[in-house]
Parts: sequence; C-alpha cells; structure tokens
Amino acid sequence: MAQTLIEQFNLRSRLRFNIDAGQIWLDENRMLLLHAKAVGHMRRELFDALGEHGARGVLIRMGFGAGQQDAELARSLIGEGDPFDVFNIGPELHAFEGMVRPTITKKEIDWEKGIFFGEVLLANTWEAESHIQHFGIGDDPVCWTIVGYASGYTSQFFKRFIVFREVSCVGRGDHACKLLAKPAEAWDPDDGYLDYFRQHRGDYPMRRLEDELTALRGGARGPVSTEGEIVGSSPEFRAAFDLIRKAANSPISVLLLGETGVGKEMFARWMHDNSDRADAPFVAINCGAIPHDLIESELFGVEKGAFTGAQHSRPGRFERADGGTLFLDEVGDLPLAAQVKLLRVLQTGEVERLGGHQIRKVSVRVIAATNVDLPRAIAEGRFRADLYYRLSTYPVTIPPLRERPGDIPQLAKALIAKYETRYGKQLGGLTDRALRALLAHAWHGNVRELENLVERGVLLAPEGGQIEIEHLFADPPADTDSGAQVDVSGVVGNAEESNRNRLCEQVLDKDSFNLEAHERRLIELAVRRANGNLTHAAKALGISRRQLSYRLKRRA
Ligand SMILES: Nc1ncnc2c1ncn2[C@@H]1O[C@H](COP(=O)(O)OP(=O)(O)OP(=O)(O)O)[C@@H](O)[C@H]1O
Repeated sequence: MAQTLIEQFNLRSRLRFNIDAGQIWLDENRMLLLHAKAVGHMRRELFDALGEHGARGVLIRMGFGAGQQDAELARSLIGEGDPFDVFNIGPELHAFEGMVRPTITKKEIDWEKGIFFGEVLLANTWEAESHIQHFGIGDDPVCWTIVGYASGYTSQFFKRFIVFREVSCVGRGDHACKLLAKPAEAWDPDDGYLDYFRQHRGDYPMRRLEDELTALRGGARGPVSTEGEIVGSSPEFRAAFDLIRKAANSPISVLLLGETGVGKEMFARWMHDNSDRADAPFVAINCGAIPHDLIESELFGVEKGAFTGAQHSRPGRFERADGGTLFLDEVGDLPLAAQVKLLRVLQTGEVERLGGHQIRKVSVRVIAATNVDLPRAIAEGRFRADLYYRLSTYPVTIPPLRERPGDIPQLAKALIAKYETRYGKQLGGLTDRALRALLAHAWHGNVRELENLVERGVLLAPEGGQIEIEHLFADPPADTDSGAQVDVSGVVGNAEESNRNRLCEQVLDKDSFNLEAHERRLIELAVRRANGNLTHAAKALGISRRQLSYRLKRRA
C-alpha cells in the first residue's frame, strides 16, 4: 500500500491528545475538535450579523491564519523530502483536519521566485455542505474559509502573497468546487476581492499583506515602531498605572516600588513625558551603581579642587535636571551622608556643590525607585526615616510579572514588534507552545527578562516564520504536553507508545508480514548487537533473560 504524505512525514505523531489537560496539539499549535454543526451555526450568525461582505472577510482571514500555521509545520519539514511533496502536506493537512479533500490538478511553480499558479479541485467541503444546509443553493461560491486556508498556506509557504479564488462551487449549483491560485498582483486589484484578505491593523501576515496590497495600489506605509510604549492591561497593572497617571502632572514626589525589571524607570519616564516638564531634561541616576565616595559629587556637583581628582567644576544631576525630572533609581542604596544632603535639597530646593559656597536654586521633580524594603532598612539603621517619609508621599507598587500573567501575551507582542523593527525582520509571532512556555515561566527578572528572551527569539526565528520555544530559551523547559496522549488510532499512551503504534501499523501494512519471522529477526538482531550476551540482549528486548532463553530454545 502506497504511503500517504501524512505517513511519510509522520504527521500523526505531531497530533497529540492530552486529555488529562484538556488539550489537543498539532505540533506547536493548540487545536480544537469542534462540531461542524456548531461551527456552521456560528458561520450563519456571522452572515446575519455582518452581512455577506463582512462575513466572507472574517471567514477568509480565519482560514488564512489556519493555513499559515500549517505551512509553518510543513516548512519545518523541508529538507526531509521533495519540495512539492512538502508543499502538498497542506492539502493533506486540510483533509486530516476534516475540512475538505483537495487535489492539485494544475500547477506552475517557480521555487526561486516563490511563484505559484495552480488549480485545485475540492471534494467533500464541509463549508459548502454547511452553507447549503443553512442558506440553500445561492448565486456565489461559498467555501470562504477553505479559500482562505489555501491562500494562507501557500503565501506562508512561498513567502509571497498568493491568492486563491473559488471559480466554481457546489454551493451555487456547480457540480464541483474548484479554486484558481495566482500571485496577488496577477488578480485585478480593483474588483474588491483582495480586500477580503485585508484586516484592521494586526498580526503578521496581515501587516505584511497590507504592505503588499498597498504596494499593489502604488502606495507606501511607514514602519511601525512600538518602542517606548507602556503595555499592560491586567487589573493589577492598570491600578498601578492609574496612580502614575494621576500623579504625572503634579510636583509630588513619587516612590516607585517593585522588583528589578518591572518597569520602574519606564514609569518614571512616562510621568516626565506626560507632565508640564516634558520639554526639560529627564535625568536618571542609579544610586546603587555609583561608588559611595563619588555619589555626592554626582548628585550635587563639585567645584574644582574640592578633593584630589576634582580638576574641573561640574554640575551635578540635580542642576542638570533643573526644570525637569530627576529619577533616583535604587535610592535604598544611597549612603547615609548622601541621604542627609538629599533630604536638605528636597526640603529647600537649593543645591550646594561639593567644595563650593554658592547656593543654587533648582526646580526638580524627584521620582525615586527601590526594590529594597525601606521600612526594614530604616529598622536596621541603613535608611533615614525622615528621608523615607519625604520620598514616600506617593508610593506606587508595580506588581511583578508573575502576578499578572495576563499581560504576558500583549507584552511579548509589543516586544516582538520592537525587535522586529530593530533587526529588520518580520515574523509570524509566537507559536501557541512558545506562548504557553512564557506563561508558565517564573519571571524573576520580570519584563526585562521577558524582553531578553524575546530579543533572542526574534534573532533566532527564521524570517517570516514563528518564534518557537527553542528560539526563546537556551535551555527549553520540559514540555508540559508530553503526558498521557491518545494517538489518532485511539490508543492511550505516551509519545513512545504512539511511535510504537505507528511502527506496528507500518509493519502490518506490508503484504508479507509474518509474526514469527519478525520475532526471530528481532531476537537475532538483539543477540548480535549484544555480542552474544543474553542478559544485555534480553534487556534490549524488554524481556527477562529466562524468557529469552526459552524463546531461543523453542526456535532451536
Ligand atoms: N509595561 C511595560 N511595557 C513595555 N515594556 C516594559 C514594561 N515594563 C518594563 N518594560 C521594559 O522592560 C525593561 C526593564 O524596565 P525598567 O528598566 O523600566 O525596569 P526597572 O524596574 O527600572 O528595573 P531596575 O529595577 O532593574 O532598574 C525595559 O526595557 C522596559 O522598556
């Protein structure tokens, strides 16, 4: 019996049912086993709610996204077979997922340029069946998700915008469903069909498609950068952000509390940018990173000759921030002597450089931040209580990332966009598996740690591809989906078990199969590999030495 592509590329092994966890996975993507009837009802409601034009667009784009996901799976197999076979995995997967049985009947492919012209016949499309049930035979083709899938799959595979269009359909009374495929530019850009593929702003590939559609119409679109944008919509994050927003345009001293990398400096900058001081300088100093004997001259300035090494007079950060904002990061690390001077400046608004006598009036809004427990530092005599009360008029705690996992997908998306711009790449976002790994991570380094992982992911993911778990983590976490599985033939077991089942299926498919001959062959092989050591051979066969001796005797 000829092997199907599904068998040849072992695709069944990539479909994993983790019933204990209530999940089905196809490679890196979470899948759903839905009732066609229920989806048909939803489809009908889409037409009722959005009208024909709106519903078609949604269905096409939904199919497009699914096709792209499957193309990623296929692309990961390139190198394992003939490119056309690998491309053909798309139609096979579409059949595997129960949507339709497609057959490519004509094709003209330029692999170098990524051009595909073709014709595909569809049999058993679920969509035409469902459409006829709900609406009867109509005047237009109806297999919108299928058209979207084929377009998404092929566009992702060829890295070119290839558009499929249904030219005959059983849903409008034709006796077969047939799709034509051409590169987008070969279709009439003005008849509105390409608009179905357009989306309101959003994920790749729509972003890329929008570029291509705009280019087809002779327009241009500038790069989008999300650099510097504060992201977060969890209630915990919004509560902190609300406090910041209310305080931004006031002179009040704000104390930002939170672990390393939660975004304290980012909040401080945001407050500055959204205050009436925005046109004046924002000056930041990390009090923990400057040697104790230099911190005072850094903060308050120094006059020439004030101490050995002070060869020039220079202003401190307070003077440089005049009119603007001074961000005192790690304020808990400030030495006690500097704390006294800082308090005086905060109370009087006057700075005196080290070794100088001139009093300088400054108008500085101070925002301090710390990740140490200041009340405890006070109790231990490391921090002055009076300074603490001065700084903490308006404390804002930024929650750690692990307490607001709901922000992770949005943050990851913004950070991916940031690094795509930086590295001049366009990617298809995170795979579902990669996102799950991010959600499960402990995040001791908070958003900074997330940012580092995302940067690594953007760098390592292939152009146009998706960021996989291995691109993010140098040492990927153990896969949480490798528990109990059910392979497609319904046998419960783990991954090893389903491999075994597959092997058995392949063996049974051979016309000349003979159980005893196979057992004999396996025993011979194991004994030979173990150089005649029966204990080792028995271990390799998963039986006891006594059982092996018995079988050998039986054969003799
Ligand atoms: N809500 C957010 N949205 C987008 N980016 C964020 C957000 N929070 C933090 N970041 C990014 O995470 C990184 C770390 O943030 P930031 O330096 O502000 O943290 P921090 O709390 O001041 O860290 P530390 O205490 O170590 O100084 C920065 O690159 C920042 O842009």
